[in-house]
Amino acid sequence: MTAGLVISDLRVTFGGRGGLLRRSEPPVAAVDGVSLRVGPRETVAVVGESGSGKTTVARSIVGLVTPEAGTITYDDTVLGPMRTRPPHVQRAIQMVFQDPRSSLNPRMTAGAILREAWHTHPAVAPKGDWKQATRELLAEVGLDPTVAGRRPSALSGGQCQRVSIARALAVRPRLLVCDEAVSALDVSVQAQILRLLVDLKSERDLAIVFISHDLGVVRQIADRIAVMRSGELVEEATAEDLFTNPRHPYTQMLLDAALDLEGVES
Ligand SMILES: Nc1ncnc2c1ncn2[C@@H]1O[C@H](COP(=O)(O)OP(=O)(O)OP(=O)(O)O)[C@@H](O)[C@H]1O
Repeated sequence: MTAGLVISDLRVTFGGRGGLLRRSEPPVAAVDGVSLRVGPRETVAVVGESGSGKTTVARSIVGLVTPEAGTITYDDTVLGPMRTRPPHVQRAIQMVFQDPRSSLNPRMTAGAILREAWHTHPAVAPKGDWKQATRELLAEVGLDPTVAGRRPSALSGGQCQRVSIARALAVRPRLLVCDEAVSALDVSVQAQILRLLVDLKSERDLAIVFISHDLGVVRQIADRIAVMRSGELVEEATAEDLFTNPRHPYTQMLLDAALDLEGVES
C-alpha cells in the first residue's frame, strides 16, 4: 500500500467546452501534469506566484474541483468529487481556507460550528458531554471556553482561523490542506498560527499540504517544498535543499524576491 496522498499527472482545465468561462475564450490549463506525494506526518508546501495553480491543486485534493486528467489517491483509495467520497475519506482530508471570517458561517457561534461538524460525521462525534468536548477542542487550538458562545463577527481574524482549525480537527482528519491559511493575518498572528499547526502536526500525527506564496512562511513549517509555475511543478526538494541549493531558475527568482522583501521590511 502507498500510505498518504498521491497525486499523479493531475491536469485541471477551466473554460473551453463545458467549462466555466465563455466558450469563445481559450481553455486555461490551471494545473498541467502535476505529480506529488505527501506521506503520513509530512508537511509539504506548494509555493508559486499568483495564478500558478496552487489553489486549484488544493481544491482538487478536497474534491471541490474535478480534474480533467490524472488521479489523486489517499491510502490507495481513488478520490473523486467530494460528494462521491465515502464519509471516512471526507473526514480524513480537511481544508483550512485563506479568509477565516468568510469560511465560517456568520450566523453560527463557534460552539455550533463544531457541533455541526460532529452532526455531519457522527462516527467521530464525542461519546460523552459535547460541551466538555467543545471546551477541550477550543483549548487545544489555544482558545478560551467563552469563544464557544461567540459568532465570527465577535472574534479576531486569528481567533477565527483557530476556530476553522478546530472545526477541521473535530472530525479527526489525517491530512490538513491549508490554502494560504495565514496570508490574511498580521505577521505576529501568522507566527502563532504556524506554531499551532506545527504542534498539532506532531500531537495529532497529521500530514499537511501547505499552500502559500510566501517562502518566508513556508520555511517555518515545511519538510518538503514543491514549486509551481504556470500550472506545472518545476522543482521539488526538501526545505533545506531548496533554500540552500535551488536548482530551477524560477525557484532562485522566488528566493531572490523573498530576500528583497525581507530587506524592505526590516
Ligand atoms: N474557477 C475558475 N474558473 C476559471 N479560471 C480559473 C478558476 N480558478 C482558477 N482559474 C485560473 O487558473 C489559474 C490558476 O489559478 P489558482 O487560483 O489555482 O492559482 P494560485 O497559484 O492559487 O493563485 P493565487 O495565489 O492568486 O490564488 C489562473 O490562471 C486562474 O485564473
